[in-house]
Amino acid sequence: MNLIVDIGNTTAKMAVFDDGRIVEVVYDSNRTLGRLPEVCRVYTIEKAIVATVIDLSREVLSQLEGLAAPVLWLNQNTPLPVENLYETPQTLGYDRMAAVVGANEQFPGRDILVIDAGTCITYEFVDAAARYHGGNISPGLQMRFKALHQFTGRLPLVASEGRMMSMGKDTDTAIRAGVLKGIQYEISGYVTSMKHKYPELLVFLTGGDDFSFDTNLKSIIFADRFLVLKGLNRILNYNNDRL
Ligand SMILES: Nc1ncnc2c1ncn2[C@@H]1O[C@H](COP(=O)(O)OP(=O)(O)O)[C@@H](O)[C@H]1O
Ligand SMILES: CC(C)(COP(=O)(O)O)[C@@H](O)C(=O)NCCC(=O)O
Ligand SMILES: [K+]
Repeated sequence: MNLIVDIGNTTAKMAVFDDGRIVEVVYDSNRTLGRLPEVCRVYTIEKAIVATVIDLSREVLSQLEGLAAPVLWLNQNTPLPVENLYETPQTLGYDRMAAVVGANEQFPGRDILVIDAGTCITYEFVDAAARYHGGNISPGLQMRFKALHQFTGRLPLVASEGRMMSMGKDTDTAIRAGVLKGIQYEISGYVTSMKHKYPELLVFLTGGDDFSFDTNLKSIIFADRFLVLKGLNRILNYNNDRL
């Protein structure tokens, strides 16, 4: 079985794949990866891939170095099944590339916009010839609530759950609507403008935060919470003979 480790700015995700099929997904702290030994006890891990967008703590490093199976550390030198046209591969967050690789695997030969709503919201474009052109980085849901609180004198830290309306009627609903509608309009804007340019465009939405969309958008958006994990599994298998 394959062990996939995706370490983001908010959470770490671990997945066990058996021949392309997800057997289990575990959410863990990106500072300790404390559940890794339990995963390795339950499953026979033959090889692993690690993708991280943060500098790993000593604890996480020792957890990963303790793995008995060979580990592929995803970086700018790792061969990929998608052409990388990003001009700074050395600074690219490889969670972004993994999401693209996952989307391209499911829909090869298609132009795809991949949206990953996590700590940040990232927008990636991969074309029908499996070329990753790059994309944009935008503040994520919690980051927007925290920023409004942290960089103003009086705004409270508002939770995403709670009374919601399209135009706020009090401070809480004003902030909640500003953040949630802002993200919804941002995503709709990207989809509409990209669809105009690429009429056959497909859209994937992944990441820990999910949003509701109006119906016509919903019909062209594929939601796949495990897109990055699937992409990392594909990259691991793609590099099988290099391990
Ligand atoms: N168990 C969880 N712990 C932390 N955040 C969570 C959890 N479940 C959902 N979320 C939401 O998802 C976001 C983290 O999503 P994720 O895509 O895992 O982030 P990243 O990959 O940036 O670490 C957080 O901003 C939070 O709103
Ligand atoms: C943009 C990101 C912070 C997203 O990470 P996440 O929200 O998944 O924690 C990450 O992909 C990253 O650190 N990128 C480096 C800069 C770049 O991709 O150009
Ligand atoms: K992510």
